[in-house]
Amino acid sequence: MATPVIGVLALQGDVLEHVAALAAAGADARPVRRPAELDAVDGLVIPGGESTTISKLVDIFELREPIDKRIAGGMPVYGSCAGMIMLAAEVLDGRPDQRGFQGIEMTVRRNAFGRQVDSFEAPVQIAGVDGEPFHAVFIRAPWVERVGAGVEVLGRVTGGSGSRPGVRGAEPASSPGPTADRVVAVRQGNLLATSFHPELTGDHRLHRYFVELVRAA
Ligand SMILES: NC(=O)CC[C@H](N)C(=O)O
Repeated sequence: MATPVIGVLALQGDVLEHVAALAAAGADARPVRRPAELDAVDGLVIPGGESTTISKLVDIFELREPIDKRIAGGMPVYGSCAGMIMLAAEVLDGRPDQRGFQGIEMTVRRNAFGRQVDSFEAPVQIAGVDGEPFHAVFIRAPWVERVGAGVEVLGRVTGGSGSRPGVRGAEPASSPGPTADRVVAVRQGNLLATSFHPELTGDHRLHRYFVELVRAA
């Protein structure tokens, strides 16, 4: 495959930022909103935004079955933030009617780090990506509370006294506490997900990682 064609699910959220980052990372990048457009791509990015809204629009735009099928067929997908939620097998603190593609055997907690005002930035080292840690931006981000056997943890954000990951007021009883490390990047086969938004910082290493994943698939 010379230049992989990668779509960005263009229903809501940070669509154009991902298109630009994918183009900078060497892909033929384009928004995808119709089933026929999905047929033409080798890989898909599900952007950050609002997973409950994306879930509704996926049905309105008749993309649920086509995306489920492509995922079952091995199409690489990268989900960022709301996109991570859309890829999770199980969602805690979601809306009862929200439904994702359930491709990654993991449980994510929606809005786990707190509200919009609790947004924060922190360094995150990603396994398989060389160089310095990412300057990771978290906006009403989920974290990963459980991963299945087939899931590779690629990155964690470290809490610690005084750092933003510890600001959450109400820790879930099941979680290890406010200063624990949180899983924020995972991969299962051709599915990749991060709690943070690499498309916002001009660091294209994660998009390059995904472009290579699509090339290899
Ligand atoms: N920046 C984001 O993508 C936030 C995700 C949002 N909290 C959701 O539930 O989908």
